[in-house]
Amino acid sequence: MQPSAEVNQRLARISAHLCTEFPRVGESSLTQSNCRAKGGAPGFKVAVLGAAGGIGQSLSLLMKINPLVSVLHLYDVVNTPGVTADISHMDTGAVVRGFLGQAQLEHALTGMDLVIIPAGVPRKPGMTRDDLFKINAGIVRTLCEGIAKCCPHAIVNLISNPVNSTVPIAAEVFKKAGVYDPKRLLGVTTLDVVRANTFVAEVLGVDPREVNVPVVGGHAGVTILPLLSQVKPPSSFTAEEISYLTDRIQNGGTEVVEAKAGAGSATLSMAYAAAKFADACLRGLRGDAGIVECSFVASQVTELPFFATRVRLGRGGAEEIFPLGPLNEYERAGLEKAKKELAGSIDKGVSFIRN
Ligand SMILES: NC(=O)c1ccc[n+]([C@@H]2O[C@H](COP(=O)([O-])OP(=O)(O)OC[C@H]3O[C@@H](n4cnc5c(N)ncnc54)[C@H](O)[C@@H]3O)[C@@H](O)[C@H]2O)c1
Ligand SMILES: O=C(O)C[C@H](O)C(=O)O
Repeated sequence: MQPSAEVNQRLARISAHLCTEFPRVGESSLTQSNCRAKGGAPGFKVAVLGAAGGIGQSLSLLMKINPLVSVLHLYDVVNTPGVTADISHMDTGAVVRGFLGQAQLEHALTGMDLVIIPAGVPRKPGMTRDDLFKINAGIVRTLCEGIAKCCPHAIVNLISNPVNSTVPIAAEVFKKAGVYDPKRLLGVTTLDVVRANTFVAEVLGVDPREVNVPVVGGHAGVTILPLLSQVKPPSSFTAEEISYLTDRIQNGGTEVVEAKAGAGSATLSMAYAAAKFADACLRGLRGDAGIVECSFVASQVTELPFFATRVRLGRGGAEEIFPLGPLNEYERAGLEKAKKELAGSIDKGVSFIRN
């Protein structure tokens, strides 16, 4: 039975109120609402791709309360109507719009300043992040093709694992489309820093907010390289503490995967970390000075084409990439191991698009 014109009008009014872009009853094709960013403070337009997932929902909530965000687009292949309706009731400045399914990807991306990607499958116990490559590589490719077409100048924060391969995949997609700007593609490794700060603070018996640990390399196992010799404030550790901390930081993700026992990987701490990193990117876009975070980016710090180090975020993205600084013997050995594994993961990502 076809719905009455009255029913469709009512749904259109609700849809405009929620600023969502879902099909009306009886409509097979999807229409774009012309909803205005009413009352929204001036700010940046941010899209979350994978917004209905474990990370996506909490991250969307955190972006909704970020005063730098004026428009928030929530995209997923499932469940965005509910998540969007829910988040849109929060009385903060950002106007929220939802987008459901591949047919609405382009609407979700058009005009965005920052695109955050937590789309893809998470690990279960016994899996490595590389085991996710088969599924997540294709998801990241499709989403990045959309970005290349609809918002080629956006800053991209890539969370989907394996980050050591998905960032090279994204770079190749953007190169193929002729829109690659290495400064604008950032792999999110903030959770490694967040964990390192927490675990180091526990050992030192201080507030984690006072600690800053640079974590370089990549985002998987031995490629996660905490530089404990460069902790701020300057601190010294015993050999046992260094070994314990390095192991715990490198295996923090697995610790959560095992504790969740099949129900996924880190979502809440990751949403916090992603929101922290996104906020830093937005402050950089605004032109704030001295915004420095670790990120997995195109880099000449080592012989590898991508590497995570401290970067300075500015209007153009990762505007300056800082060198590793002085490493001790333990860290130099860790760096060699990290580079060996990283090289294979980067090649795998590049070959996925080139071959
Ligand atoms: N970089 C990091 O530090 C870090 C930390 C934690 C998790 N992760 C990774 O983030 C990813 C997501 O984790 P999660 O726990 O949120 O998983 P999840 O399964 O809870 O959510 C993933 C979401 O992605 C959506 N999705 C799947 N295919 C999509 C597509 N083609 N387009 C848009 N959305 C799509 C799903 O519908 C789902 O809602 C995983 O790959 C995980 O390994 C990375
Ligand atoms: O460990 C995982 O699979 C998810 C994420 O990369 C993490 O570090 O928590």
